[in-house]
Amino acid sequence: MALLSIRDLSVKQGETLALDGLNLAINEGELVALIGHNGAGKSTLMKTMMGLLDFSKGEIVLKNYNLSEDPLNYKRRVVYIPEQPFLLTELTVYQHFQLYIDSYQRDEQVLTPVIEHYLQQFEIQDKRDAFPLSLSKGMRQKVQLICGLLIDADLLIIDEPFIGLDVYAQRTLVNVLTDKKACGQTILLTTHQFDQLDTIMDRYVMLHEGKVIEEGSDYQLDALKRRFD
Ligand SMILES: Nc1ncnc2c1ncn2[C@@H]1O[C@H](COP(=O)(O)OP(=O)(O)OP(=O)(O)O)[C@@H](O)[C@H]1O
Repeated sequence: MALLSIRDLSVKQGETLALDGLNLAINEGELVALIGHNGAGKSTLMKTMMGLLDFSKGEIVLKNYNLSEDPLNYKRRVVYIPEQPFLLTELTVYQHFQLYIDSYQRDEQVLTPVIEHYLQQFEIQDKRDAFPLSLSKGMRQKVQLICGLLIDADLLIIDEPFIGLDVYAQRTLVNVLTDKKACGQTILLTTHQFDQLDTIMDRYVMLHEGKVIEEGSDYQLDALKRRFD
């Protein structure tokens, strides 16, 4: 049985039918890249999976938890890292980590060394007491990433993880995702940067006008890259 099943999902964004009867299944431990041209429906799908957008038709089920029927149990098993960092001006970097840990009911003591590890890895160890307004765009992106990476949820969803990161941070993130995958983490991400995915992706799913139009393995990635060039 798939870890996540999405069946016949339709979502409107304003007057646009952004998702149109979409079906998708993701197995435990898979890293799936959601791809497609601008406006294909990738972000809409991710936001809907997090319960941030209503859907008019279909269902989303993670394990046995149906998003519509049991949103609390569903949502505490999913972590979403948005493309645009969403940080609170009144909280320091470290307080964001504490807020995340608290909201997912994890143990801060257990995660303290993990926070330190990520602060070092992403080279923002001197920013722990800084407020978001004093951070660069890339630094804010790193803070948002660390918040999500701290939580070992059943499903990690990342919207455009590489945008805004320098090459070192991009490489660090690929290493972190590789480690997480080796530990059995299931990951769904969107990207336009296929080169980053060569070593970590199991499968791509291509959206077009709110539908899945193609799926393939990492072996087919080269042909795909040529089509997108
Ligand atoms: N807030 C909104 N109001 C109205 N229409 C929207 C809104 N957000 C998205 N849409 C429309 O929904 C469709 C899907 O957009 P979505 O942002 O999901 O695409 P995407 O695949 O994530 O694109 P990109 O690669 O540019 O991020 C598009 O036709 C878009 O114009």
